[in-house]
Amino acid sequence: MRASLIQIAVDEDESVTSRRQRVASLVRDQAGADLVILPELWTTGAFAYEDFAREAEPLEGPTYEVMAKAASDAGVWLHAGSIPERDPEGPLYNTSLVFSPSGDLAAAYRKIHRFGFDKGEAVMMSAGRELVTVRLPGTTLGVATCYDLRFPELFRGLVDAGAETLVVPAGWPERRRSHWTLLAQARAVENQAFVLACGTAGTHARVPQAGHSIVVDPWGEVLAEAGAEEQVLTVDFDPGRVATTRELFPALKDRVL
Ligand SMILES: NC(=O)CCC(=O)C(=O)O
Repeated sequence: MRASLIQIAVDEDESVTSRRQRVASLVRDQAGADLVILPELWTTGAFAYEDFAREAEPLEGPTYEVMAKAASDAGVWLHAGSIPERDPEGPLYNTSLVFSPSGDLAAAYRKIHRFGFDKGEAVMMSAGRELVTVRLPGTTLGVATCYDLRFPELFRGLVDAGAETLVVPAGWPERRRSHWTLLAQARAVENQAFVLACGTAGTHARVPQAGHSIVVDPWGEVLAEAGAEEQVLTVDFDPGRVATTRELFPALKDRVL
């Protein structure tokens, strides 16, 4: 299976509309991959809290339309990262969209753990409640978003629901980059699953982004890692390694709680 993680630079000198078109073109360039992954809140930037309400869109809004078409043009499964979604009843959610190669919406995931403690996303967005998995030919994706990476119980829930490839779009800041890498490897090792974690580059709201998107195998080895700048990280991996790792080192079977 070939995955391309598009580590988008989210800077304030580019409008949301231009970035949407530019990213659609990058997705189309990935024709031939099986799965393409974008980061969290790449239209606004994950730390541009003041822009969330202004740029919020309905689920089937402009980003949905452009990304559905990009997925079908490229013929790829597309985890289109997340958007600030405005629910018809008013609240905002940090919502990830997954499209099939025909451009149909396969899943939407509303981020469960919101970042910011008593400010920012934690007060501006509502919390999702449901775990989401997506069946692809050859593997089952479990989806989580950025700060979710700090909550192992969410990932265990995804594994219990059949996930073998854990996909984590993020807007992770440079100042906590060591946590990003460590947590991605920890989630892979403890769940004996692939972790494909796609971050942003650039600087928005005065927060330099870590980049360093990373792909980790079920043994915790790093298969590929990006640098700090905008980059497409392409990796070939064998989803069958999840079953063999779980069979040869059956730690998941020893769970007590
Ligand atoms: N957008 C986020 O969820 C940021 C998370 C973060 O900065 C951290 O967990 O550290």
